[in-house]
Amino acid sequence: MIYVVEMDVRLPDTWDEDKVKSFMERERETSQKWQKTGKWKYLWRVAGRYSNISVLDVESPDELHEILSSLPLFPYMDIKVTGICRHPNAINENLL
Ligand SMILES: O=C(O)CC1=CCC(=O)O1
Repeated sequence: MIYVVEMDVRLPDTWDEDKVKSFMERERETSQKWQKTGKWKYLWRVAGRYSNISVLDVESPDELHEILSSLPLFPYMDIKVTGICRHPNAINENLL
């Protein structure tokens, strides 16, 4: 199952520089771990916003939730999930 996931990051104003840095490092480690499994296919920054658009190919909604909720920033993101499937008129089958 393929999901497009948009994550809008909302860091608390009260966090100091060290705390932000620590979260960002752990976020990178965790998301790169999942990207290396091949399940997290794309990770793109949304231009001009502290947001990303990701594409994940997972077995189930439970697995998607496992991945997203493992991110250190999970409690600090608004996350929108959209399940997608092939369009019958698409001519390119090789994007993923
Ligand atoms: O978009 C961000 O910076 C938050 C994030 C999610 C996965 C990741 O590596 O960073």
